[in-house]
Amino acid sequence: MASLDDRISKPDNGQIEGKDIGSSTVNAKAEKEMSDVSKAQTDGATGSAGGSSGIYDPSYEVNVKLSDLQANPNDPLYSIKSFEELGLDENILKGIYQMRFTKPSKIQEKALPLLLRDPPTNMIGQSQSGTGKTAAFVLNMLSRLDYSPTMVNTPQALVLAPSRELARQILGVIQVMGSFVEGLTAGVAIPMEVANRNRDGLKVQIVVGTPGTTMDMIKRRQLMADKIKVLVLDEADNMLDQQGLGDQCIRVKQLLPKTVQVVLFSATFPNHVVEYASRFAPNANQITLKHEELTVEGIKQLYLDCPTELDKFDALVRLYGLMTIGSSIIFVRTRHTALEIERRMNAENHTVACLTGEYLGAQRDIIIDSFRSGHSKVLITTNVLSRGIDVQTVSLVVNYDLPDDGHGNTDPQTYLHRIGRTGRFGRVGVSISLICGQRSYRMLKEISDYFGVEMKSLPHNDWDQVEEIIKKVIKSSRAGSNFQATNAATAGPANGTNDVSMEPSGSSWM
Ligand SMILES: Nc1ncnc2c1ncn2[C@@H]1O[C@H](COP(=O)(O)OP(=O)(O)OP(=O)(O)O)[C@@H](O)[C@H]1O
Repeated sequence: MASLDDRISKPDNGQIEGKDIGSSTVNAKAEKEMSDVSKAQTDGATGSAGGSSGIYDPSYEVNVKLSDLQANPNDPLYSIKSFEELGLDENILKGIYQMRFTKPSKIQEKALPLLLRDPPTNMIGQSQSGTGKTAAFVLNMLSRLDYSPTMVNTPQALVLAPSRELARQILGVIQVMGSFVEGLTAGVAIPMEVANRNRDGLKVQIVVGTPGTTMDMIKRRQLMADKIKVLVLDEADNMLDQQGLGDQCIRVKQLLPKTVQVVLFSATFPNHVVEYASRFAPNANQITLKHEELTVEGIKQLYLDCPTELDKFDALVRLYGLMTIGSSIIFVRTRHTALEIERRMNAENHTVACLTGEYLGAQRDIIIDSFRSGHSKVLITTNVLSRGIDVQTVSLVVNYDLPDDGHGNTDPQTYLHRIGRTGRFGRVGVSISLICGQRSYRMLKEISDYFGVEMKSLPHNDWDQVEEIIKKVIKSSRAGSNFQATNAATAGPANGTNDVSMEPSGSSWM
């Protein structure tokens, strides 16, 4: 059988936007999304079992209480203040309670007072994956809008995100957090959104969009930008770094009032983007982290050394049972590999879903919604979903291919975002990178060195042990010591390549 890499086609950077432009206000579909997000948020917020989808298996309950994590000064979820002390409006606080947030995370506690201060100041904010950056920028927007009746149809805040899935997710958070704010309107500017085709345009107070569609809508005057006072770039390093998206973000910003408050958030701001970000958001307050501080402690990073490419696929087949205990995401480099794995997993009678940039809007929505609801539990995807997607039941992330930057260089940032789809807000999760040959081994070592993180090797020839190790990790508490994976420093790779440095990670923050 030919290896999957023989079939590699065009890399999928996930930023493909359809040509189809439209506009909408909050519609029935968005309202459904809102209730889905609300449910997902509230079901998961306490790490408790429950929910109608059946995926909230009690055995996956978070063993360490969120309150314990939030009381630990070294944890990114730690805060001294309460939400009530952050000066938020009463109706906004009700939205926070609805989401069952009890205490802010560190980024929320630090960023919000700076964001809310008048006159508005720009912000560049960095915090580990899954630590609540969305709420930080959403609460700022909700606090800054003019809700007077004459402004109900006037766009006043704009969020740009790199994928339609993330834009829809952010809209859901806005709708839940703002559900007690009278007169709030919000909508999405994403490709192929049927309701976006209204002649009237998008007449809502908060718009969440992908950069290309948003830019086109502003230019066509389907989206009036003259009263926008807050611009947020979520996953800002990715948005500003990529040639296409970067240009589009700059052009959108040029179409907004000069006084707009620019807010940039991401878990990663690699050096080469920092200066650019500072120009995009001049004189910004900055909350930044060192790259050694970026990994999330609750995510156990494992790797499996596969002697051949074929063994990588066999590993997936063997991991399938573990993947379906919670839900899982398999990341691959190209669309073609994604489709090929889907075909071969189906041939093995394994149910998997596949989402890549080649699918059109409505199809993509169905696939991600099915994954969110727990209807499908294993999702094969490309970097299109590497960032921002928050599905709290994801307990396992598989890097079928390690991420590169498209020019053959290792891409540690994308690795971090990918594994960050698990271990959200204090939960535990496992990432498994499948490596094969010197090159992928070198890539893994670069990633390990970059983050100063411990990665542990799984035995490639004893699947019972692999299963035991992964189950233990998923079920263990973060503070627990029952993590038994073989340390690669002693095990070594199956194909005789050099070992990966396995220094334990530091957990200091800010
Ligand atoms: N203060 C809080 N208390 C409890 N849960 C929270 C709190 N803030 C956020 N959350 C939850 O934490 C999860 C992760 O939040 P969010 O998606 O905003 O993370 P993020 O920092 O943007 O991550 P990423 O870098 O991956 O985009 C969400 O499910 C959110 O509902």
